[in-house]
Amino acid sequence: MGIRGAAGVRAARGPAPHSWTVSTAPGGVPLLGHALPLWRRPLDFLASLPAHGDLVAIRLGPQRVWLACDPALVQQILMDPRTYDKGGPLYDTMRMVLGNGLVTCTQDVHRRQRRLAQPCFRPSRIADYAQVMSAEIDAAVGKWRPGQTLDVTDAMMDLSARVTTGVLMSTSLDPGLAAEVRACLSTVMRGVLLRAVVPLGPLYRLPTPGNRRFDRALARLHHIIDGIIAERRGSTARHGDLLDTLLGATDDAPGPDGRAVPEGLAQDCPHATAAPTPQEAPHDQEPLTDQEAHDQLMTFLVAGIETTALALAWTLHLLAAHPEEERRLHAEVDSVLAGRPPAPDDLPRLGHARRVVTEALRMYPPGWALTRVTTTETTLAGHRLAPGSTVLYSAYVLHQDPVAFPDPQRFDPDRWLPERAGGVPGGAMLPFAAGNRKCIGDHFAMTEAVLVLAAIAARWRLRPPSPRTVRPVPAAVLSPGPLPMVCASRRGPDGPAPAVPSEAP
Ligand code: HEM
Repeated sequence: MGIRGAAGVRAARGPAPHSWTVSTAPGGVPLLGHALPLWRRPLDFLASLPAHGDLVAIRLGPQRVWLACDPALVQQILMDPRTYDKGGPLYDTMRMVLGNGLVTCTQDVHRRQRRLAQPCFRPSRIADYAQVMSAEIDAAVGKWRPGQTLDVTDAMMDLSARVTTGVLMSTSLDPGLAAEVRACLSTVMRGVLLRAVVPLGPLYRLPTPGNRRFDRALARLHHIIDGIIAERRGSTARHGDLLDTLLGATDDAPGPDGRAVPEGLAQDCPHATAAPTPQEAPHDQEPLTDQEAHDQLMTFLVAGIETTALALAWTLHLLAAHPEEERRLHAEVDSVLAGRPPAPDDLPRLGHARRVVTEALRMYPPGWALTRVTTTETTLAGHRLAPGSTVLYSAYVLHQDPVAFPDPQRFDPDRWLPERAGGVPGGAMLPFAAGNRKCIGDHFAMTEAVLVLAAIAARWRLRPPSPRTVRPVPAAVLSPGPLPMVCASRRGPDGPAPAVPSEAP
């Protein structure tokens, strides 16, 4: 049974906590358990599981991983980060390779890290970054030529890398160094995934060409970041970028307990104002060390570039497949921009563009499956979990629930019109997660994505050269794989001129 059936099962059971069902996924085989379907077709396999219960055990060899299928259980996990902490092979590998930054750190040091990083993501700072974003986007999209075939996935990776490095480190990266950072990051990100999925331990220390390439790229990245931090520490010049804010981060917004409450935490998470643990308290007023700044910068590069790029690649794929939605986007963009590149001030009037990106994030959330590990004995869906149990949730699976999202396979940006979005149950839409580990870069990402989409829509119509089926490739992030598309200009002879400027809706 597919997801459609799953919702039927859930609706029939009703929401009362005593009616939770806990089961084991069907089809396991001796020794391997469910490893084969999970490896070969993870999305279909996970999407089939809500039909079997609210909490479903998946066997991977001798181990069990628990998939939380019901949004209320996922909320319980995300809102209790002390019981359900970061852990498991992906986080452990990332921590080993990239350092102990915000994405990978465990709960004992998270609060301090988040407090120190949060000023970098204040709305006022994002508004400043949007200026840098607009300039980078205009330069990149302006270089495309009519008739040119682009791999849209690659083009979005390149653009997102330019925007993110520009906002993070501005003038410290000349174009050559920025290109080197992008190339190193791509090698490192592929290597991290390989090491998490195929944990061969010491074999990764052998001097094979692949291992040497990975080691060189990682060492170079660390060296470049160290150099930039050292240069900033030794200078009094201000660049107005994220690194300036990070190095000068201070706690200046006291919360109800007299301690600063990071933006985005208080509304989401009951633990946001919890008393500090003894490990957290003594360090709270100290600024970031160079090592911490280094780890944070690496984290923002790794967490920010690929996720936003793939969200945009999916958006462009969906628009090419839905010309009516594309026409509506063009109408909005022509009306708001009248042929000029988008600027940060245009954002409030690009509501449809934002809904298009949001709907792409629903259908293809880059962070499609995330894990937590229990730190203590606990109960989930009435089932006892021992300390060290791995729980998994999939935004991809949640976002396909037909109860929360009628006709879930349909690309329907109007779901996010205010009058309809209010009907989406809490916890059903989680592209940026929730609770105190919610994405710190959500506004950053949405600002970037809407500016990129508007800049492209103002000038270009993108179409695949021939019809083909695009299937999601579930790696660390959910990718459409290569997306060749031909650029047709919307200005000049092969496309309509922008509409006469009019009042935006
Ligand atoms: C569309 C783009 C993005 C998506 C879909 C996305 C998604 C997510 C998700 C699902 C998480 C939770 C991860 C977990 O629980 O392990 C997360 C965390 C995080 N993201 Fe993003 N992200 C995006 C863009 C960005 C950007 C642009 C940045 C920074 C420049 C960023 C920085 C982070 C950081 C630092 C965390 C860890 C937060 C914490 O634990 O306190 N993300 N993101």
